[in-house]
Amino acid sequence: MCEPVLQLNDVTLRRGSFSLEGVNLALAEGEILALLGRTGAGKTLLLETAAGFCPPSGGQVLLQGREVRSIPLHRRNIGYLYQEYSLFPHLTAAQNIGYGLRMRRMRREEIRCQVEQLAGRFGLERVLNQYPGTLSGGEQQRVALARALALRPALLLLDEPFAALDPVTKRQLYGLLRQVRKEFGCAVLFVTHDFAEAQGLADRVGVLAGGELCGIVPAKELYSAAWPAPAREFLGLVEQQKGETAYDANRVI
Ligand SMILES: Nc1ncnc2c1ncn2[C@@H]1O[C@H](COP(=O)(O)OP(=O)(O)OP(=O)(O)O)[C@@H](O)[C@H]1O
Repeated sequence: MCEPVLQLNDVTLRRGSFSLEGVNLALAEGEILALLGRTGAGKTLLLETAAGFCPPSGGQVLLQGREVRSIPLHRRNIGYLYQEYSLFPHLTAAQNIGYGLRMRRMRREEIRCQVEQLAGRFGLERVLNQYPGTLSGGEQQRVALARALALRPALLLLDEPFAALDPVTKRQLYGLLRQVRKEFGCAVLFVTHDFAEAQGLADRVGVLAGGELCGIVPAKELYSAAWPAPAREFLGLVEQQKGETAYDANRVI
């Protein structure tokens, strides 16, 4: 079996009074894993730990078999996407997409060629000379994705990346992301509190609740898996009769 792109072994995160204990997961090349959790469940902390931005309080984070924090930042080969896209406002869409390539001192002609290729893949040809402030939310997010993928990362980390988009644009981006992760051969870990997004985009889904990762299941089993109580509560799965559960769509969580 291939080595996982990302592996978390018994990772513990403690910050102030917050703690997330014993997180174990392995992410294979080309796989999309969603982690669901309510606000404050530790989703962003976990992503930042996976990226090696902050040290875990315990356990091990391995990127392609190596302790992530032992790899210099510019060699980590990770794309990180924030909820607010975080494009450089003073650079055009083309310059944003090519930013990492310029940092790698790639030749200007080669950068132009790669940016055009990516723009074609993400349907951005028309807006390449526009600045982020003039782009729609969906366009900004596609530019951010193209920029993150330009360096051909082994791992893409997404922090609630589609939260601000309308449902149609979201579905288009799910499809696009599912296609490109195979083409680019990268693994994707994303966090969200949107159940539909987790099911619409991911191959597998995990739930962070009660200070732990309650399990990881195939996305289609999100509502049928045998979750422990904190995950059932978060998912709005209410007990009907012994051994039987139902999804309560009206429940406020
Ligand atoms: N440096 C820190 N010091 C103390 N507490 C922290 C620190 N960083 C994060 N926390 C706490 O850790 C908890 C988890 O934060 P995190 O940002 O990971 O949540 P989240 O699941 O991403 O939430 P949201 O969905 O609202 O973005 C929060 O209660 C937060 O206040």
